[in-house]
Amino acid sequence: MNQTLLNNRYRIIKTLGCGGFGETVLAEDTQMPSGRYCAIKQLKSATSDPQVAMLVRDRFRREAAILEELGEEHRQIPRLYAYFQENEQFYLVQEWIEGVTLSDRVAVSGPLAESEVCQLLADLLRVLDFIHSKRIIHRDLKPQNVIIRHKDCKPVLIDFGAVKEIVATTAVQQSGSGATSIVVGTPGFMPAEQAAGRPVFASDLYSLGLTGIYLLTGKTAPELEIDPQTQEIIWHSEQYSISRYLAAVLNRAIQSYPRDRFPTARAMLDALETRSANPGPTQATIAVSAPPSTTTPAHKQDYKPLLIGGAIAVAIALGIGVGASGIGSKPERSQPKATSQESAATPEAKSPVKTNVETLEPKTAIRNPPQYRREPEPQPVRAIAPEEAAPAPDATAPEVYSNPDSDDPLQQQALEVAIPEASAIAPTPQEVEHAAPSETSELSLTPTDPIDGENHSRPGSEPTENNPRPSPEEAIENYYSTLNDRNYQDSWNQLSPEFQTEYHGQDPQSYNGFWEGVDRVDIDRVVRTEQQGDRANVDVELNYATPDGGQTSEVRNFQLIWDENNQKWLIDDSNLN
Ligand SMILES: Nc1ncnc2c1ncn2[C@@H]1O[C@H](COP(=O)(O)OP(=O)(O)OP(=O)(O)O)[C@@H](O)[C@H]1O
Repeated sequence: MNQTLLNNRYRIIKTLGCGGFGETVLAEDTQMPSGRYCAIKQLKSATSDPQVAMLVRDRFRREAAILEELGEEHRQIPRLYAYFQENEQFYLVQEWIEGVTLSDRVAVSGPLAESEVCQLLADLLRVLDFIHSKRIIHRDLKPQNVIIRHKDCKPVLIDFGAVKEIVATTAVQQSGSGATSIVVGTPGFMPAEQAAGRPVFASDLYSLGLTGIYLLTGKTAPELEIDPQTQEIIWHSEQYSISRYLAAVLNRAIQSYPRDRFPTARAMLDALETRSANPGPTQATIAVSAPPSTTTPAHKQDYKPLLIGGAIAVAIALGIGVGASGIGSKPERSQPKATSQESAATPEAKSPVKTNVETLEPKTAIRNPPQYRREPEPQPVRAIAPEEAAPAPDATAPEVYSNPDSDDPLQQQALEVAIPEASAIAPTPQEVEHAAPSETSELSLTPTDPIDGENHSRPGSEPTENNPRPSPEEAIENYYSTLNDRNYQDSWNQLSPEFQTEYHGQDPQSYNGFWEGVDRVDIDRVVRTEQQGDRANVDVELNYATPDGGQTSEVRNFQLIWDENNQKWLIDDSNLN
């Protein structure tokens, strides 16, 4: 940006920063009486194709509208004053936040006090709660993207990646890489699912958790120790005199699997606030403990197969940035308001993995869907839908659009990586081993056909003389069906004793209490990922409806254990084993 008057209106005062997508400048608005300052972000997009240019413009407008809505409604998000296009470049004119970024603050003053960090985390969780309620995932939360505003010392969240994605998507189309989603994010602050192009709301919680640890320790994830056994990040909170409670909250936020983190920003906030009200360790344990995870940690720089929709999505955690659309369906749909206790104590309430519309694997058709299954409502897509993109052939490798080499992790730019279709990436033998369990199937959810009432054959489920068992899928269906019928005693009896103890202290009342806060649960799909003898594993896509009209989805992984005495499957949490 070298003109002194941008769009014949904005006088450039100085450059604030240069990113992979362009420059950000501080400018004076010459058409406002106050000559107010604004931050103008340039998004470079050079294209000679008029059709592509039109597409980019449309998307840019749409995304600007979303940013406008966010900034209008929340004071800790910069207002969008205007957007324009000039000389084939796009510009966003935003409220200038006078203050200091969290990264600069730590660089100057060193790690922050725990009380201040708690306050900042709580403030940021409220911002995340707000943007998540709009079905938007930030995808690039990190210390450089939070400015502590001078006038009120409040943290302001900047740099929403959605608009950058427009430009990158277009670049991908033009390069013909065949990418299906664009990854936006920053190494060291981004979880693996985001690196796989499948960010969920809890991805922002992961980034916030690592931001919190950075504020307390001055260290980013790559600078922290890794447990050689579990590959989890160890940050020795006692070394920094961090209370066990806050450490537990942060540790849960940075769990590798989204389902092991807090289910929502609100739940994490509840946990933080519970601490202020009840500093006792017992309360702390209840509110924040997550089931031990046996999964590969997010920060581990390798490939990680995820079984989603029967397809292998290869998480590309190459130590480079990530993210995808993150903007999804109906804004009025809200998360269920689970309390931290509920969410921690009840695995069914964990991790509303509402995969954004753009990156969701197409759902495979379910044979004989259960009669109670609700038809999915049409979802207005607020993000840049990949199908809008001109199809490009031959995806072979991730394409890195920006990878500024920097020794300082905090100076690393957000990276944009095009994720090729999963099928185009040959899985390693290790991935195949993980992703191809001994028996993998996606099956009908109903034991009997709703039309003719017959029990149609299904792999592994036919009741024969030698195999009188119901299938694990049927057990899952039956479990949720009894829950929807409010037959809690029956559903309680379908849980393993370990499950009952771990999540409800063997107290059916706690279980009943939780489910009374849920209107109904619909199973969108059950995928059996493994079965060996008396044990089976299933991935279940669930959709919860709450009495206030809210809905949320998640993918749960259950282990089922055959109870020979009672001739039934018992549902267990796979994380307990
Ligand atoms: N609304 C704003 N008010 C004040 N400063 C801002 C604002 N937006 C961005 N900045 C500052 O401008 C600089 C550039 O930030 P910006 O997020 O736009 O780009 P970047 O992070 O360098 O690159 P990229 O967009 O590729 O991630 C940073 O120092 C940031 O703190």
